This record gives sequence, C-alpha cells and structure tokens, in this order.
Amino acid sequence: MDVKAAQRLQLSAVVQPERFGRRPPFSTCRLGVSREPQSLRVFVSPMMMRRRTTALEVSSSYDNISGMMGSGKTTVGKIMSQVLGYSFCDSDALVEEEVGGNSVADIFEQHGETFFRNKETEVLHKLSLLHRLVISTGGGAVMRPINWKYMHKGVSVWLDVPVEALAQRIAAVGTNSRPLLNYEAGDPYTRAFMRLSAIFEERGEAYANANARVSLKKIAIKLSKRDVSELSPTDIAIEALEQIDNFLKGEGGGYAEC
Ligand SMILES: Nc1ncnc2c1ncn2[C@@H]1O[C@H](COP(=O)(O)OP(=O)(O)O)[C@@H](O)[C@H]1O
Ligand SMILES: O=C(O)C1=C[C@@H](OP(=O)(O)O)[C@@H](O)[C@H](O)C1
Repeated sequence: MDVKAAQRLQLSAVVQPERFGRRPPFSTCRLGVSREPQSLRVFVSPMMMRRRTTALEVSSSYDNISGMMGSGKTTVGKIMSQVLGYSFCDSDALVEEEVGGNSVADIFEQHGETFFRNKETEVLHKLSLLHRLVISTGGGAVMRPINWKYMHKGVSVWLDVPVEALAQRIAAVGTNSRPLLNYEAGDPYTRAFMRLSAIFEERGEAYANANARVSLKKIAIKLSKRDVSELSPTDIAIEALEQIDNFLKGEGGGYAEC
C-alpha cells in the first residue's frame, strides 16, 4: 500500500502508516501454524470519507472474503490483512500447495472439479481453526453449505461486483487460470461476460449468506464516482472494513450492507 493510501486510512498507533513502507505488503499463511488466542483484539482507527475517526474493533480474528472470480478478493483481501495486521491466505493457493503445486487449472484438468471442491472444503476447514487471518476464498466456495459452516466461524464479506466489471477485468488478464471460464467461443470480454452471467445466476443467493455485502455500485455512488471502474482496491478495502465494523457492532442484528 502506498503512503497516500495509508494516510487516507488514518491508521492509528497500532497500525502505523510508515510501517507500510518497510514491511512486506502482507504475510502469507501456511496451514498448520499454531493457534493464537481468540481473545486477541485488533484496534484500528481507519477512515473514512466523512472524516470520522472510528475505532474499528475487530473482535473476530478471522475474516473471509467471497465473491465471483475476478471480484478482487485477493487484491482487496491483502490490503485488509495489512491494515488489520493479520496474515493473508488465498484458499486456491493452499489447495494448489496441497496438490503438490499444481495450478487450479491443472487440478481441474487432471482430477476434475469434484476433487478440487473436496480439497477446497478441507482447506477451509483447516483455515477455520486458525486466527488473525484474512482469507480470499475461491469464487465457488459459497456453493457448498459445509463451507459456510467453516466460513461462518469468522466474519464473511461478499464483494459484490457487477458482472460487466468482472468481465472487463478477466478479459484483460485472460482466462487461463480460471478453468470454468475458458471454453466459450467469442472475444475475451463476451466470453467472460456470458460465462460469468450464467455462474452468477446460479450463485447469487449463495453469496448473500455472507455477513456483510460490499456493493461496488453503492460505493461508487457514495464516493461520487461515475463508474465502479473508478474505485481503487483501497476504496473497496476501506468499505469492507467499515462493513465488518458495522456487522460486529450489530452482531446478531443481521446483514451489513453498504
Ligand atoms: N478495484 C479494482 N479495479 C480494477 N481492477 C481490479 C480491482 N481489484 C482487482 N482488480 C484486478 O482484477 C483482477 C482479479 O483480481 P483478484 O484480486 O485476483 O480477484 P479474485 O481473487 O476475486 O479472483 C486482477 O487483475 C486485479 O489486478
Ligand atoms: O468461481 C469458481 O468456481 C472458481 C473460482 C476460482 O477462484 P477465484 O475466484 O479466486 O478466481 C477457483 O477457485 C476456481 O477456478 C473455481
């Protein structure tokens, strides 16, 4: 994170902006690290556009981010982990590690989707036993109820990004690493758009199981941006942290939405 972005977050003494320049951007996790006490609390004073300095008290020490492929779970999750001083985990990367370093695309090709999904569930189970983590889950993790059992051990955040924006991002980077997207004909944008629309149709309700929904359309309105493409990952991370804060303050009181 650059210094300017850190300043916008108005980080407290606990998370010093100047530390961002010297530390690696985030620390990654490995499965099997020892547990830390659940009571450990992190106090951050980020925020916000309204120049309000709020103490964000994260009493849950495990946050997971869901959302469609390309929604920015990894990009935004790394920023969140840095702000919170947590480790960052990408569940896809852990599945790859468990399957001997094969890429997700190779795992799909060699073993099939069910094998991948079983490994993903195993990884989410293991991660749910750890603390002080921000986890970027694979986009399809929301489909299995058993995964929600694990994801609800912490606070879950849904990054809700319009399909058009997802398709633009994915068309820019290609579909090679995302096996569910790479077999439609047509130009890269149309291909991604068609597949993502169909997948979102199937999954929309499952994403809504998250504790907090971070809608990029709503953030764009709030920040007077013309379009969600004008939002930076930091804008989105800030909103996600605020939504977590809202959820924790009203815990038991339902869904947090921006
Ligand atoms: N807010 C954003 N604006 C523009 N591009 C973004 C944004 N967030 C992520 N991206 C880009 O979109 C692509 C997918 O992001 P990534 O974080 O890998 O998504 P996910 O982990 O949800 O699949 C990457 O190329 C990333 O640089
Ligand atoms: O949506 C999905 O079903 C998938 C999303 C991918 O993760 P990302 O969302 O990180 O791309 C990866 O887990 C796999 O390709 C399947």
